[in-house]
Amino acid sequence: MKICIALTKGRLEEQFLQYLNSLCFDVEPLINKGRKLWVETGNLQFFFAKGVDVGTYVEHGIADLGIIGEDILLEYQPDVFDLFPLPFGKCRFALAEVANKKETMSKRKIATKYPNITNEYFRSTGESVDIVKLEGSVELAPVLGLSDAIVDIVETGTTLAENGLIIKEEFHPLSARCIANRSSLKIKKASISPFLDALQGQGVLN
Ligand SMILES: Nc1ncnc2c1ncn2[C@@H]1O[C@H](COP(=O)(O)OP(=O)(O)OP(=O)(O)O)[C@@H](O)[C@H]1O
Ligand SMILES: O=P(O)(O)OC[C@H]1O[C@H](OP(=O)(O)OP(=O)(O)O)[C@H](O)[C@@H]1O
Repeated sequence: MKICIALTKGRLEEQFLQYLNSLCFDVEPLINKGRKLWVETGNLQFFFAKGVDVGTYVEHGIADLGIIGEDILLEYQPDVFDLFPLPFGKCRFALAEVANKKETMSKRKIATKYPNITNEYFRSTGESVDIVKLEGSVELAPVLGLSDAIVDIVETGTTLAENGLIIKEEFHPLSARCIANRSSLKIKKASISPFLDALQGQGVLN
């Protein structure tokens, strides 16, 4: 039986292919796909989508499995099985602001791509804030005066440092995750299990 796997395009796609390669899986057809968004190799069908859409495709059963950032899972909470972490895409959430920022008594504005996570974080601290949703380059917001601080993912800290921002708080370590459609896991168990075992380093791919 064929297995359909949704991959997050971009950074996670590269890291996932490196990981598959390290498991001796032939990644050539995936690397040489050109602009194609869909590749079939053996009994595996892969397609490439934005992270949030990977969750949607897996939830709706179009893909049996998905490779997705934990940040996206936490923010959008698709109705899928969250199976296990993968050893890449490692980062964490951070609250950051401009270095030497003066304390203010007024309600802070926080810019982020992750309004739900930010909301939850500030609910836990008890501080009431206004959240400004951005789609990327979030580090610009406090520098340009759109917000007082940001909540974003941080890996090396280079982007923050090079834009004059400092970390005030770090929370929730993150990595890429393997997710599955709830019914695929039951109906296609025999086909899916060897692939999942291999991804966890407990078997051989192909
Ligand atoms: N600096 C980083 N270090 C580690 N993992 C990261 C980093 N940035 C992003 N990620 C992970 O990779 C996933 C995809 O990020 P990527 O930057 O490729 O796409 P994106 O943020 O959706 O941007 P785009 O709009 O360009 O597709 C994120 O959801 C996150 O899980
Ligand atoms: O700590 P670092 O190693 O510098 O990595 C963190 C940066 O990586 C991500 O950005 P991305 O490249 O995905 O661009 P984006 O801001 O458009 O999401 C994230 O949003 C940070 O900006």
